[in-house]
Amino acid sequence: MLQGSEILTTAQMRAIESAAMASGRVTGAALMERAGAAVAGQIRLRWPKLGRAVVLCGPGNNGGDGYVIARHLQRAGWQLRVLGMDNAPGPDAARMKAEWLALGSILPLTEDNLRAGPGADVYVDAIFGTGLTRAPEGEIAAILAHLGGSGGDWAFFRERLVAVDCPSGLCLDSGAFPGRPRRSGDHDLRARLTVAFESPKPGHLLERGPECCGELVIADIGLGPWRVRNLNEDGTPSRGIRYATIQAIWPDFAIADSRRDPIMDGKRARWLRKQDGGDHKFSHGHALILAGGVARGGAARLSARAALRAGAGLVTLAPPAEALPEHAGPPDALMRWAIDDPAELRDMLEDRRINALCIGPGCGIERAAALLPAILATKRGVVLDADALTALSTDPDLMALLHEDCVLTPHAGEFARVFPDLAARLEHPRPPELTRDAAATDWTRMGRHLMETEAYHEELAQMRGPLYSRLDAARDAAKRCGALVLLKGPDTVIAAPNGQARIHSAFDIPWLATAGAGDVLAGIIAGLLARGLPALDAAGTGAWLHAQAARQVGPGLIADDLPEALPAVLRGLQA
Ligand SMILES: NC(=O)C1=CN([C@@H]2O[C@H](COP(=O)(O)OP(=O)(O)OC[C@H]3O[C@@H](n4cnc5c(N)ncnc54)[C@H](O)[C@@H]3O)[C@@H](O)[C@H]2O)[C@@H](O)CC1
Ligand SMILES: Nc1ncnc2c1ncn2[C@@H]1O[C@H](COP(=O)(O)OP(=O)(O)O)[C@@H](O)[C@H]1O
Ligand SMILES: [K+]
Repeated sequence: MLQGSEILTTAQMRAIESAAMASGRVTGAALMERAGAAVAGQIRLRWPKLGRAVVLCGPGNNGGDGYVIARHLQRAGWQLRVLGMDNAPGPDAARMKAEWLALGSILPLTEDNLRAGPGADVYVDAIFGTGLTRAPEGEIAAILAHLGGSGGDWAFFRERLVAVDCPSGLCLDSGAFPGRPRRSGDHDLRARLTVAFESPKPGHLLERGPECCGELVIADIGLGPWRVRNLNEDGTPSRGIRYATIQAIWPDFAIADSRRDPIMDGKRARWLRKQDGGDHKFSHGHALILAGGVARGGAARLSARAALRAGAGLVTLAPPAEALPEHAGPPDALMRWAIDDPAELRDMLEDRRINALCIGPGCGIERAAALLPAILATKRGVVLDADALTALSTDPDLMALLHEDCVLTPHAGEFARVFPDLAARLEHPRPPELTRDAAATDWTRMGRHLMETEAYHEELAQMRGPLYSRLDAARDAAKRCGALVLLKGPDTVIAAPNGQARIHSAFDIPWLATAGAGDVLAGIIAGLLARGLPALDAAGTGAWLHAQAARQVGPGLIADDLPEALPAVLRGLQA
C-alpha cells in the first residue's frame, strides 16, 4: 500500500500551533507536555531497562521539551543528568524548566560538562528544533561536533542519540545544515531515533535529513482540528484551503506515523491493475515515445517498454526513418512509426487517441527542439526529459509553450540548465535574501487569522526556512514555467504550478542510480498520463512504482530490469 503523510513546513507548523493556542482549547504548555511525554515514551520502548540519560536542553521550546523528557524519565526511575542554558526561555519552556528544577539540577550546557559525567545509555538532543535560524556557533557548535563524532566516538553517539524534532543544527525546511557545504557529511550529527511532532517536515525527508534523523517517529500531539485541508476531488484547492498540501511518499517501513493516509487506496490499486477503468485497449490510452537518430535508440526503447508495463493500452516508438531498422527487436507489443520532421508529427497527432507523449531520452537536442512546438501546441500530456530539457533551457519561446499537463523530469544537472538561478540558490549554504527571522514573526496574529484570510495564506506560502530547499526550488520552478516539475534524486521532489507538492524519499535504494533509470521513469509517467492520471498523480505514482521496481530487483539492478519488475509490483498491490 502506498502510504503518505502530509508534510508541514516549519512556518505552517508554527501557524497551526498558534491557531490551536489562540482557540483557547489547548495551551502551549499542554502541547509541550504531550511532545515531551511522547519522546520519553519512545525512549522507554527502545530501552526497556532503567538506564542513565543525559538531556541537553537549548534556549527555546525544543529545550522545554527536553525538561519534560527529563521529568518523565526520572519519574520512571532513570538516572538523569540535565545540561541546560542559563537564559530566560518563553513561558512554556520556563515552566517546564522550573518543574524539572523541583526534581533535579541543571548543569551549564558546555562541552566540558558533556564529556565529564559517566557514559550514558541515552543522550537526548533537545537543543534546537524548528526554531533554528542560523548555524550554531561557539559552545553549542562544539557540543554538536562532539556528538557528531569529532572526538572519534561517532559510533558511540550514533547508537545512543535521541533527537527531539531533529538533530540540532539541521534545517527542518531543507534537510541541510546551515553553515556547512550542502553535500558535506563529515561530523554531521546522526541520531539513532528522531521523534518529531504532528507531521514530518521537509527536512526530515530531504538531503541529509533521512540519514541524520535515523529512525523517524511522528508523534500525534493533537493539533489535527487546526489543520485545514480541503481539497476538491481532483486535488485542486477548494475554498477554505489555507495551504497547498505537500505529501510525503515513502516505503512502508521508513517512517512511523500513526496519522498517515493511503495515497494508493484500493480504488487506485484496482485501476492500476486494470480491474477497473475500461476493457478496451484504447480506454487505457496511447503513448507516443519520440526516439533519436541512429545508434541512440536504447534510451527511448527503455521509456517505451516502461510505458507499456505501466499499462498504456498502446505505445508507439517514433524514431527518424533512418533509425527505424535498429528498433526491429522485441518487444513486439511495441508499435514503430518513423517521424522525420514536425510536419509528420503534426499529421500523426491528428489521431486524437494518442493522448500522451514522451520526448527527450536519446532524442538529440536539435530533434527535440524541432519537434517540441508541435507537441506542446496540442496541449496533450507530455513528459519532457533529458535532451528535451536541454532544448528547453536554450529557448525561452519553448518555455513559454509549457502548460500544466507537461511533466519536466530533470536531475540536478538538468535542473541547473533549465533554472540556473534557482539551482544557484540551492548551492548556497545560506542565501541572505531568503532568511526568515522566525522570532520576529507575530505567530499569534498569524495563527488567529489561519482560518480567515486569503492574504494570510499568501503570507504563509512565502515564509521560507533558513535555507532554500529542493522543495522551494521545485515549487518556484513549477510556478515559473507553468508545468509540473519532478526534480530527481534519492529525495525526489514533485511540484505543480499551483503549489501542490510531493516528496518521494527513497534513500533505501542507492542502486537505482544507474544509467537509463531516468528513461524508465519518464516512460512510466508517460504511460500513466496516457491512462488518464492527472500530471501530479502520474508523477507521484510513477516515482513510487519506479522505486518499488528497484526494491523488487535489488542491488545489481540495471535499467532494463525495471520495466520487467513492474508486473510483480502491480501484482503486489492490495486491490
Ligand atoms: N510548534 C509546535 O507546535 C510545538 C513545538 N514544540 C517544540 O518547540 C520547538 C520550537 O521551539 P522554538 O521556536 O522555541 O525554537 P528552538 O527551541 O528550536 O530554538 C530556540 C531558539 O534558539 C534561537 N536560535 C536559533 N538558531 C540559533 C543558533 N544557531 N544559535 C543560537 N540560538 C539560535 C532562536 O531564537 C530560537 O527561538 C520545536 O522544535 C519543538 O521541539 C513542542 O513543544 C510542541 C509543540
Ligand atoms: N542515490 C539514489 N537513491 C535512489 N534513487 C536515486 C538515487 N540517485 C538517483 N536516483 C533515481 O534514479 C533515477 C536516475 O535518473 P537519471 O539521473 O535521469 O539517470 P539516467 O539519465 O541515467 O537515466 C531517478 O529516478 C532518480 O530519482
Ligand atoms: K533537537
